Amino acid sequence: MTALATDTRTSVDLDALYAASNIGEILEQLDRELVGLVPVKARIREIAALLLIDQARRQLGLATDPPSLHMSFTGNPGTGKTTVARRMAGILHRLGYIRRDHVVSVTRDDLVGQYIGHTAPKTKEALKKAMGGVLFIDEAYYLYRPENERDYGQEAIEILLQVMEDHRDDLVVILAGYKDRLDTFFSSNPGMGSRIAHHVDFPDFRSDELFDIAESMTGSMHYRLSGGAAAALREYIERRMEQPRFANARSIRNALDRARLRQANRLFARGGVLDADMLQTIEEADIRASRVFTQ
Ligand SMILES: Nc1ncnc2c1ncn2[C@@H]1O[C@H](COP(=O)(O)OP(=O)(O)OP(=O)(O)O)[C@@H](O)[C@H]1O
Repeated sequence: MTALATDTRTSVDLDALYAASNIGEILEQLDRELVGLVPVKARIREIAALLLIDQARRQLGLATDPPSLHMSFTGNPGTGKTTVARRMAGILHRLGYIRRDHVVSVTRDDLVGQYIGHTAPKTKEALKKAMGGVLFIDEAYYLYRPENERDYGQEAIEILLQVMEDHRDDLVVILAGYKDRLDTFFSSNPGMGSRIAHHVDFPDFRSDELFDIAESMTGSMHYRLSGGAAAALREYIERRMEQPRFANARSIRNALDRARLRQANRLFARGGVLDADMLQTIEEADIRASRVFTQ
Protein backbone atom coordinates (compact mmCIF):
# COMPACT_ATOMS: atom_id res chain seq x y z
CA MET A 1 0.00 0.00 0.00
CA THR A 2 1.36 3.46 -0.87
CA ALA A 3 1.85 6.19 1.69
CA LEU A 4 -0.76 8.26 -0.09
CA ALA A 5 -3.38 5.52 0.24
CA THR A 6 -2.69 5.26 3.99
CA ASP A 7 -3.00 9.00 4.45
CA THR A 8 -6.35 9.20 2.73
CA ARG A 9 -7.99 6.27 4.52
CA THR A 10 -11.22 7.15 6.15
CA SER A 11 -12.20 3.78 7.57
CA VAL A 12 -10.60 0.72 9.06
CA ASP A 13 -11.75 -2.89 9.10
CA LEU A 14 -11.75 -3.82 12.78
CA ASP A 15 -12.46 -7.50 12.08
CA ALA A 16 -9.42 -7.73 9.83
CA LEU A 17 -7.29 -5.99 12.45
CA TYR A 18 -8.54 -8.40 15.12
CA ALA A 19 -7.89 -11.42 12.90
CA ALA A 20 -4.40 -10.21 11.95
CA SER A 21 -3.40 -9.69 15.58
CA ASN A 22 -4.32 -13.25 16.61
CA ILE A 23 -5.37 -12.02 20.02
CA GLY A 24 -8.66 -13.86 19.60
CA GLU A 25 -6.70 -17.07 19.99
CA ILE A 26 -5.13 -15.90 23.28
CA LEU A 27 -8.46 -14.67 24.63
CA GLU A 28 -10.10 -17.99 23.79
CA GLN A 29 -7.24 -19.89 25.36
CA LEU A 30 -7.57 -17.74 28.47
CA ASP A 31 -11.27 -18.61 28.67
CA ARG A 32 -10.72 -22.28 27.99
CA GLU A 33 -7.62 -23.02 30.04
CA LEU A 34 -8.18 -20.88 33.10
CA VAL A 35 -10.98 -21.91 35.41
CA GLY A 36 -13.24 -19.18 36.86
CA LEU A 37 -11.70 -15.68 37.04
CA VAL A 38 -14.75 -14.23 35.27
CA PRO A 39 -14.12 -10.59 36.29
CA VAL A 40 -10.41 -10.92 35.42
CA LYS A 41 -11.16 -12.29 31.98
CA ALA A 42 -13.64 -9.45 31.43
CA ARG A 43 -11.00 -6.85 32.38
CA ILE A 44 -8.45 -8.43 30.05
CA ARG A 45 -10.97 -8.27 27.20
CA GLU A 46 -11.62 -4.60 27.99
CA ILE A 47 -7.90 -3.85 27.86
CA ALA A 48 -7.55 -5.80 24.62
CA ALA A 49 -10.45 -3.79 23.13
CA LEU A 50 -8.81 -0.54 24.19
CA LEU A 51 -5.59 -1.56 22.47
CA LEU A 52 -7.30 -2.74 19.32
CA ILE A 53 -9.22 0.54 19.02
CA ASP A 54 -5.97 2.40 19.64
CA GLN A 55 -4.49 0.50 16.68
CA ALA A 56 -7.49 1.35 14.53
CA ARG A 57 -7.20 5.04 15.46
CA ARG A 58 -3.51 4.96 14.67
CA GLN A 59 -4.24 3.63 11.19
CA LEU A 60 -6.46 6.63 10.53
CA GLY A 61 -3.93 9.04 11.93
CA LEU A 62 -6.03 9.73 15.03
CA ALA A 63 -3.43 8.47 17.45
CA THR A 64 -2.10 10.55 20.28
CA ASP A 65 0.20 9.09 22.92
CA PRO A 66 0.22 5.32 23.24
CA PRO A 67 -2.11 4.26 26.07
CA SER A 68 -0.52 3.79 29.45
CA LEU A 69 -0.31 0.09 30.19
CA HIS A 70 1.17 -0.28 33.65
CA MET A 71 -1.13 -2.41 35.78
CA SER A 72 -1.83 -3.71 39.23
CA PHE A 73 -2.94 -7.31 39.81
CA THR A 74 -4.40 -7.67 43.28
CA GLY A 75 -5.61 -10.76 45.06
CA ASN A 76 -4.71 -13.46 47.53
CA PRO A 77 -1.85 -15.90 46.88
CA GLY A 78 -2.47 -18.50 44.21
CA THR A 79 -5.34 -16.69 42.48
CA GLY A 80 -3.62 -16.74 39.09
CA LYS A 81 -1.87 -13.36 38.97
CA THR A 82 1.43 -14.66 37.56
CA THR A 83 -0.37 -16.94 35.13
CA VAL A 84 -2.54 -14.12 33.79
CA ALA A 85 0.48 -11.77 33.59
CA ARG A 86 2.05 -14.23 31.13
CA ARG A 87 -1.12 -14.25 29.01
CA MET A 88 -1.26 -10.46 29.19
CA ALA A 89 2.29 -10.31 27.83
CA GLY A 90 1.11 -12.45 24.89
CA ILE A 91 -1.69 -10.01 24.13
CA LEU A 92 0.54 -6.94 24.43
CA HIS A 93 3.11 -8.56 22.19
CA ARG A 94 0.65 -9.59 19.49
CA LEU A 95 -0.73 -6.08 19.38
CA GLY A 96 2.76 -4.65 19.08
CA TYR A 97 2.91 -2.85 22.45
CA ILE A 98 5.93 -4.82 23.60
CA ARG A 99 8.77 -6.22 21.50
CA ARG A 100 9.13 -9.48 23.38
CA ASP A 101 6.56 -11.90 24.69
CA HIS A 102 8.25 -12.30 28.03
CA VAL A 103 7.70 -11.63 31.71
CA VAL A 104 10.47 -11.05 34.22
CA SER A 105 9.12 -11.79 37.67
CA VAL A 106 10.85 -10.17 40.64
CA THR A 107 10.40 -9.44 44.34
CA ARG A 108 11.99 -6.85 46.61
CA ASP A 109 15.13 -8.96 47.02
CA ASP A 110 15.83 -8.83 43.29
CA LEU A 111 15.67 -5.04 43.25
CA VAL A 112 16.96 -3.81 46.59
CA GLY A 113 20.51 -4.29 47.87
CA GLN A 114 21.67 -4.74 51.46
CA TYR A 115 24.34 -2.06 51.32
CA ILE A 116 24.75 1.46 50.08
CA GLY A 117 25.32 1.57 46.32
CA HIS A 118 23.91 -1.91 45.68
CA THR A 119 20.29 -1.04 44.92
CA ALA A 120 20.61 1.01 41.72
CA PRO A 121 22.66 -1.65 39.88
CA LYS A 122 20.27 -4.40 41.01
CA THR A 123 17.15 -2.53 39.95
CA LYS A 124 18.73 -1.51 36.66
CA GLU A 125 19.76 -5.08 35.97
CA ALA A 126 16.18 -6.32 36.49
CA LEU A 127 14.87 -3.51 34.29
CA LYS A 128 17.36 -4.38 31.60
CA LYS A 129 16.23 -8.01 31.62
CA ALA A 130 12.58 -6.99 31.40
CA MET A 131 12.98 -4.19 28.84
CA GLY A 132 10.87 -4.76 25.76
CA GLY A 133 8.50 -6.96 27.78
CA VAL A 134 6.74 -7.10 31.16
CA LEU A 135 8.27 -6.58 34.60
CA PHE A 136 6.10 -8.33 37.21
CA ILE A 137 6.83 -7.17 40.75
CA ASP A 138 5.29 -9.55 43.27
CA GLU A 139 4.38 -8.08 46.67
CA ALA A 140 5.50 -4.71 45.36
CA TYR A 141 4.61 -2.94 48.65
CA TYR A 142 7.67 -4.46 50.33
CA LEU A 143 9.68 -1.92 48.35
CA TYR A 144 8.38 0.72 50.73
CA ARG A 145 9.35 0.45 54.39
CA PRO A 146 8.44 3.73 56.05
CA GLU A 147 9.55 2.46 59.47
CA ASN A 148 13.13 2.48 58.23
CA GLU A 149 14.12 5.99 57.19
CA ARG A 150 17.17 4.87 55.26
CA ASP A 151 15.56 1.94 53.53
CA TYR A 152 17.04 1.37 50.08
CA GLY A 153 13.61 0.38 48.73
CA GLN A 154 12.89 4.06 48.13
CA GLU A 155 15.81 4.20 45.73
CA ALA A 156 14.39 1.28 43.74
CA ILE A 157 10.97 2.98 43.65
CA GLU A 158 12.48 6.17 42.26
CA ILE A 159 14.33 4.35 39.49
CA LEU A 160 11.20 2.39 38.64
CA LEU A 161 9.10 5.56 38.47
CA GLN A 162 11.55 7.14 36.09
CA VAL A 163 11.68 4.13 33.80
CA MET A 164 7.89 3.66 33.91
CA GLU A 165 7.59 7.20 32.55
CA ASP A 166 10.50 7.34 30.12
CA HIS A 167 10.12 3.85 28.66
CA ARG A 168 6.38 3.47 28.75
CA ASP A 169 6.41 2.46 25.10
CA ASP A 170 8.90 -0.33 25.75
CA LEU A 171 8.16 -1.73 29.19
CA VAL A 172 4.97 -2.66 31.00
CA VAL A 173 5.18 -2.91 34.78
CA ILE A 174 2.67 -5.06 36.67
CA LEU A 175 2.60 -4.60 40.45
CA ALA A 176 1.06 -7.54 42.25
CA GLY A 177 0.04 -8.45 45.77
CA TYR A 178 -2.72 -8.21 48.37
CA LYS A 179 -5.22 -5.48 47.51
CA ASP A 180 -5.25 -3.67 50.86
CA ARG A 181 -1.46 -3.52 51.06
CA LEU A 182 -1.08 -2.35 47.48
CA ASP A 183 -3.72 0.35 48.07
CA THR A 184 -1.77 1.56 51.11
CA PHE A 185 1.43 1.51 49.04
CA PHE A 186 -0.23 3.67 46.37
CA SER A 187 -1.48 6.18 48.93
CA SER A 188 2.03 6.53 50.37
CA ASN A 189 3.57 6.62 46.89
CA PRO A 190 1.13 8.65 44.80
CA GLY A 191 3.64 8.85 41.95
CA MET A 192 3.43 5.10 41.61
CA GLY A 193 -0.35 4.96 42.02
CA SER A 194 -0.90 7.60 39.35
CA ARG A 195 1.17 5.68 36.81
CA ILE A 196 -0.99 2.58 37.09
CA ALA A 197 -3.66 2.72 34.42
CA HIS A 198 -5.37 -0.62 34.95
CA HIS A 199 -6.28 -2.23 38.23
CA VAL A 200 -7.30 -5.88 38.01
CA ASP A 201 -8.74 -7.70 41.02
CA PHE A 202 -8.39 -11.46 41.34
CA PRO A 203 -11.13 -13.09 43.44
CA ASP A 204 -10.57 -16.20 45.55
CA PHE A 205 -11.68 -19.41 43.86
CA ARG A 206 -14.78 -21.23 45.04
CA SER A 207 -14.37 -24.86 46.10
CA ASP A 208 -15.96 -26.20 42.90
CA GLU A 209 -13.56 -24.07 40.85
CA LEU A 210 -10.62 -25.41 42.85
CA PHE A 211 -11.79 -28.92 42.05
CA ASP A 212 -12.00 -28.07 38.34
CA ILE A 213 -8.48 -26.62 38.58
CA ALA A 214 -7.31 -29.87 40.19
CA GLU A 215 -8.84 -31.89 37.36
CA SER A 216 -7.24 -29.68 34.75
CA MET A 217 -3.86 -29.92 36.50
CA THR A 218 -4.02 -33.73 36.80
CA GLY A 219 -4.97 -33.94 33.12
CA SER A 220 -2.06 -31.82 32.01
CA MET A 221 0.30 -33.93 34.13
CA HIS A 222 -1.12 -37.08 32.41
CA TYR A 223 -2.68 -38.42 35.57
CA ARG A 224 -6.30 -39.12 36.38
CA LEU A 225 -8.29 -39.30 39.60
CA SER A 226 -10.16 -42.50 40.44
CA GLY A 227 -13.78 -42.02 41.52
CA GLY A 228 -12.78 -42.40 45.17
CA ALA A 229 -9.87 -40.01 44.78
CA ALA A 230 -12.11 -37.37 43.19
CA ALA A 231 -14.59 -37.58 46.08
CA ALA A 232 -11.74 -37.44 48.62
CA LEU A 233 -10.25 -34.44 46.86
CA ARG A 234 -13.54 -32.53 47.05
CA GLU A 235 -13.56 -33.18 50.78
CA TYR A 236 -9.87 -32.26 51.02
CA ILE A 237 -10.52 -28.90 49.35
CA GLU A 238 -13.36 -28.01 51.72
CA ARG A 239 -11.13 -28.77 54.70
CA ARG A 240 -7.99 -27.14 53.33
CA MET A 241 -9.84 -23.89 52.60
CA GLU A 242 -10.53 -23.51 56.31
CA GLN A 243 -6.90 -23.96 57.31
CA PRO A 244 -4.12 -21.39 57.74
CA ARG A 245 -1.87 -20.51 54.81
CA PHE A 246 -4.41 -21.63 52.27
CA ALA A 247 -3.22 -20.34 48.90
CA ASN A 248 -5.98 -21.06 46.38
CA ALA A 249 -4.75 -22.81 43.22
CA ARG A 250 -1.20 -23.01 44.58
CA SER A 251 -2.41 -25.15 47.51
CA ILE A 252 -4.12 -27.41 45.00
CA ARG A 253 -0.92 -27.78 42.97
CA ASN A 254 0.99 -28.64 46.16
CA ALA A 255 -1.63 -31.19 47.24
CA LEU A 256 -1.44 -32.88 43.84
CA ASP A 257 2.35 -32.97 43.97
CA ARG A 258 2.16 -34.73 47.30
CA ALA A 259 -0.49 -37.15 46.00
CA ARG A 260 1.83 -37.98 43.10
CA LEU A 261 4.61 -38.71 45.54
CA ARG A 262 2.37 -41.07 47.53
CA GLN A 263 1.19 -42.76 44.35
CA ALA A 264 4.81 -43.35 43.32
CA ASN A 265 5.67 -44.77 46.73
CA ARG A 266 2.61 -47.00 46.70
CA LEU A 267 3.53 -48.38 43.27
CA PHE A 268 7.18 -48.77 44.23
CA ALA A 269 6.24 -50.70 47.37
CA ARG A 270 3.98 -52.92 45.30
CA GLY A 271 6.60 -53.62 42.63
CA GLY A 272 5.95 -56.05 39.76
CA VAL A 273 4.38 -55.28 36.41
CA LEU A 274 2.56 -51.95 36.12
CA ASP A 275 0.23 -50.98 33.30
CA ALA A 276 -0.40 -47.48 31.99
CA ASP A 277 -3.63 -47.22 33.93
CA MET A 278 -1.91 -47.92 37.23
CA LEU A 279 0.83 -45.43 36.43
CA GLN A 280 -1.73 -42.76 35.67
CA THR A 281 -4.22 -43.23 38.44
CA ILE A 282 -4.26 -41.32 41.71
CA GLU A 283 -6.22 -43.49 44.12
CA GLU A 284 -8.33 -42.44 47.08
CA ALA A 285 -5.60 -43.54 49.53
CA ASP A 286 -3.13 -41.16 47.86
CA ILE A 287 -5.39 -38.27 48.82
CA ARG A 288 -6.62 -39.53 52.18
CA ALA A 289 -3.07 -39.90 53.54
CA SER A 290 -2.88 -36.11 53.55
CA ARG A 291 -2.35 -34.30 56.86
CA VAL A 292 -5.71 -32.62 56.35
CA PHE A 293 -7.35 -36.00 57.03
CA THR A 294 -4.89 -37.55 59.42
CA GLN A 295 -4.44 -34.77 61.97
N1 LIG B 1 -7.78 -20.09 36.84
C1 LIG B 1 -6.89 -21.06 36.86
N2 LIG B 1 -7.15 -22.22 36.23
C2 LIG B 1 -6.25 -23.21 36.26
N3 LIG B 1 -5.07 -23.17 36.90
C3 LIG B 1 -4.77 -22.04 37.54
C4 LIG B 1 -5.65 -20.94 37.55
N4 LIG B 1 -5.10 -19.95 38.27
C5 LIG B 1 -3.92 -20.40 38.70
N5 LIG B 1 -3.71 -21.66 38.26
C6 LIG B 1 -2.52 -22.45 38.57
O1 LIG B 1 -2.28 -22.27 39.96
C7 LIG B 1 -0.92 -22.05 40.26
C8 LIG B 1 -0.72 -20.73 41.01
O2 LIG B 1 -1.07 -19.67 40.14
P1 LIG B 1 -0.21 -18.30 40.06
O3 LIG B 1 1.22 -18.59 40.37
O4 LIG B 1 -0.54 -17.66 38.78
O5 LIG B 1 -0.89 -17.49 41.23
P2 LIG B 1 -0.42 -16.11 41.88
O6 LIG B 1 -1.68 -15.36 42.16
O7 LIG B 1 0.60 -15.46 41.02
O8 LIG B 1 0.17 -16.63 43.22
P3 LIG B 1 1.40 -16.11 44.08
O9 LIG B 1 1.29 -14.65 44.14
O10 LIG B 1 1.16 -16.79 45.37
O11 LIG B 1 2.59 -16.63 43.35
C9 LIG B 1 -0.20 -22.15 38.94
O12 LIG B 1 0.30 -23.46 38.85
C10 LIG B 1 -1.27 -21.92 37.89
O13 LIG B 1 -1.00 -22.63 36.71
